[in-house]
Amino acid sequence: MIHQPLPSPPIAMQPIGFVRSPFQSLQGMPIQTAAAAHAEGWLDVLPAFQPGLRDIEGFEYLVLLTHLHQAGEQLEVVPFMDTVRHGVFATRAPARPNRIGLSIVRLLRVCGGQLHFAGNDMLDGTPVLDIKPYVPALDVRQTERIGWFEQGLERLPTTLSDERALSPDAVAART
Ligand SMILES: C[S@@+](CC[C@H](N)C(=O)[O-])C[C@H]1O[C@@H](n2cnc3c(N)ncnc32)[C@H](O)[C@@H]1O
Repeated sequence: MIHQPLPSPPIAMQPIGFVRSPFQSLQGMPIQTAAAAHAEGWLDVLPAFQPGLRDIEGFEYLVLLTHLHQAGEQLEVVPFMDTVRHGVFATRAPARPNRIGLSIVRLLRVCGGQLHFAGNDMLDGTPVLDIKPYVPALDVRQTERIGWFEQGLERLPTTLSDERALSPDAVAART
């Protein structure tokens, strides 16, 4: 939990929809969509936002910006793919200020307001804040430095989630 005073007023956001997923618990679920091509799910887009889906079926991959609603908020974390502590902004850890997640998913089909996808690292019920089309020409960079992921990525294919990111509220709610 972060207890310092906020430097600016909160920003209110509204989910545009919710993820439906086979994952009901953080324990044992995938940690990144890149390592979970087999895991499917769908996004139920709320009726008020469905006009925004026009032409979305033309894209193979989508970027989902999510609110990782059961995560805590931390500034230093030991990420799933390492055993040492890093500043949260040098990681993709779920417990972070604002709890924003970024999941790139492969769009399988569009059924009305449902977007079915493969590549799933989200809990059932995860609120989605925005959807953007993934466009390699805009989103892919050639890189020479990936920080501690240089070693950490070796763990990606074999690492599953545990409950280290669960917020105290989420722990209390299930007991
Ligand atoms: C490491 S994060 C990565 C998420 C996203 N791909 C990213 O890079 O921002 C994925 C993990 O977040 C956790 N998680 C997924 N959905 C969550 C939710 N709704 N609330 C809290 N934690 C969640 C699970 O532990 C899952 O393995």
